[in-house]
Amino acid sequence: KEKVEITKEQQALMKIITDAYNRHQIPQDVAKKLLQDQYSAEENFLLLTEMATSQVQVLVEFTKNIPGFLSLDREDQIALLKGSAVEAMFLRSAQVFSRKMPSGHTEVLEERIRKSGISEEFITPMFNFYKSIGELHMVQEEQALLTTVTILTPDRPYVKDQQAVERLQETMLDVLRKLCVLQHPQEPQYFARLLGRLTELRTLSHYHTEMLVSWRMNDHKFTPLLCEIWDV
Ligand SMILES: O=C(NC1CCCCC1)[C@H]([C@@H]1CCCCO1)n1c(-c2ccc(Cl)cc2)nc2cc(F)c(Cl)cc21
Repeated sequence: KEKVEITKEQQALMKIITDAYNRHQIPQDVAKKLLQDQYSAEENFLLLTEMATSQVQVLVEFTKNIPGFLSLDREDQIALLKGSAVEAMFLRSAQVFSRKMPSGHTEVLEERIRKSGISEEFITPMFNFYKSIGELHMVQEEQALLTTVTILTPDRPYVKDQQAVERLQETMLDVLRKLCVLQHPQEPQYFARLLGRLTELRTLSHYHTEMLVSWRMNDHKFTPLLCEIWDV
């Protein structure tokens, strides 16, 4: 049985990424807001667009801390951000939803989101994804690395130097693989399960435009940044 060992460099890389990931979280806690009050579909939509807008800004700051990201071609940096923003938003939403909460809170949160204005047809796939992320009980380093791996997806539209992105992604995947083996020794398949969630994430993200335009209200308003990032 080969001894898995995280090198000093990989340890340093993981610390940089995890610290940046924890530093760059959206300011106010959307879960707390949703647990406090019930909102109308319009208020929920506004809350989502505000949260998503600030999360994109936070994502840009986070990527600046990914070693090697700023050395990529600048247009490729934009292509990677644009290509991963929706997935990063759903991944973050799943992580927020899966956080340990006082008993009963998760049920209230789920109910509020079910009734927030999202069309029925998207509720099940969305919560299936959130629950499958929750079942993984990821440590924060795994969450940070998984988001980083998602951002560094070489086959996003308009990426010119895919090899450069692939090299960076492989560096992160190697650390994540070792971390999974060390964190979940009883589950040799854990790393594979984790990557399988990225496939589920990509599928869910295909629905996001429909999810937004079918929000149960008229006149959906988006911020200029979201118009840039979302196909709306
Ligand atoms: O604001 C949200 N998520 C932010 C986005 C930036 C990162 C932090 C989390 C939304 C909420 C949904 C209800 C109405 C208010 O917005 N949201 C979504 C969601 C996201 C996209 C679509 Cl199209 C539909 C729903 N899933 C969530 C899971 C959760 F646990 C919580 Cl607390 C909120 C969640």
